[in-house]
Amino acid sequence: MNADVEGLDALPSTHGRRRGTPEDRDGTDSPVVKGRLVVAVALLDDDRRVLAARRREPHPYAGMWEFPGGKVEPGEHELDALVRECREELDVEIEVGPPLGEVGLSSPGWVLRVWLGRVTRQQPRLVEHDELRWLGVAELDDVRWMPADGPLVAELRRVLSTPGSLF
Ligand SMILES: Nc1nc2c([nH]c(=O)n2[C@H]2C[C@H](O)[C@@H](COP(=O)(O)OP(=O)(O)OP(=O)(O)O)O2)c(=O)[nH]1
Repeated sequence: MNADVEGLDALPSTHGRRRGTPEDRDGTDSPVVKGRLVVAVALLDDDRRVLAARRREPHPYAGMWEFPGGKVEPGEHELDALVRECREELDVEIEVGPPLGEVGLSSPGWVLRVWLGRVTRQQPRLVEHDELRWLGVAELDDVRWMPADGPLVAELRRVLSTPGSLF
């Protein structure tokens, strides 16, 4: 994790119907050429709680909470990057569900794209973060999210508050 992308300047969230499972990719999952995409996942458990992870670095972000994820590498598919980041950061395997939305980051051209997902193997463990919490919908405001994440958390609140299946 490093500081060369800053959160802020949120764009409207875009919760949609596209499924992000590797078996169900569409044309938007193209390899990233310029490496300006950050992907992350709102991992949900069976009690409709979401996994929040507290950053331990770098200084401006240390102590803030985020959705697990990271930068897509040049030439890498975004969902491959998401799976890779979850392995690296949490030591878990995940299933990716529908998109939650995306926001612009303050570094020009950088975008943070977030999906719903769930853990399919292992319990998340601390590797790169210093704390993990499963938050229910009533607890979403209990942590200090990264500044850019506001619209994504708001959309997540809406999604979790709407009865019915999330995937
Ligand atoms: N994963 C994640 N990143 C976020 C969120 N909100 C937000 O502003 N960001 C920003 C912070 C960073 O500028 C950027 C992610 O970069 P990072 O440094 O964590 O990426 P990385 O894991 O690939 O780290 P590195 O290999 O570059 O060291 O996106 C979020 O909810 N999750």
